[in-house]
Amino acid sequence: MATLTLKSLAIGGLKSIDLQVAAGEIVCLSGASGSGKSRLLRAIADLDRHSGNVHLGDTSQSDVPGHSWRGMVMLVPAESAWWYDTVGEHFSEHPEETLQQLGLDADAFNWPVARLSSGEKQRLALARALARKPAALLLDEPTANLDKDSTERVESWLRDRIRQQQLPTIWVAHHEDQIARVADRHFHIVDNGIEEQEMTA
Ligand SMILES: Nc1ncnc2c1ncn2[C@@H]1O[C@H](COP(=O)(O)OP(=O)(O)OP(=O)(O)O)[C@@H](O)[C@H]1O
Repeated sequence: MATLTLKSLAIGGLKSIDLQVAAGEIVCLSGASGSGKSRLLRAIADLDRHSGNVHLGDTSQSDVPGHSWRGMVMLVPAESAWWYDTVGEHFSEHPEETLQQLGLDADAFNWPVARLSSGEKQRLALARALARKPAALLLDEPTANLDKDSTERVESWLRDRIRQQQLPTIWVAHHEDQIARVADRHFHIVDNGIEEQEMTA
């Protein structure tokens, strides 16, 4: 259970971002297309060169090899990468209950990755990320490819896991209604920084 802290983080047009996300807290991040949301998540995940630092509790990003950091501070990008031919090869055990909770066919574990729809891929990428037991989550538009029912199902599944596992979470979202449903706090990218927004009830 640790806080995720961004200290003077700068990448691309974003200058000196300071932010603390508490254990189990969901911070939504919005901003115009191209304003730098995905790049900011990639910097936090130590995938792109940046200045400033990120801490998870007492652990500094700069003291940990990138792959180990990303095992703890897990990015689920808008488009996930798949390395093996079948879905099941990406999991260490069958996530039967998770598949059901996410509205996926129980047999999806045995499917070739090539047959997945974009919405199935997105839900399986979330299942895969949580199965790896991260300590913090970075979600880049995790419901972008989903219909309304699946969106609400995934929101509720994520919220439960984030609370239970006390994961500090940054969730990139475009829609105000989604932000109102899931966020504890909301920041919007303005000029070269982030500005906290009032939460609507
Ligand atoms: N590796 C890179 N080097 C330089 N510029 C980049 C790099 N990756 C992305 N950009 C640029 O940085 C800007 C921000 O990109 P980013 O993908 O973070 O936007 P975004 O806010 O996530 O947008 P969207 O809502 O459309 O997904 C864009 O102008 C993009 O072209």
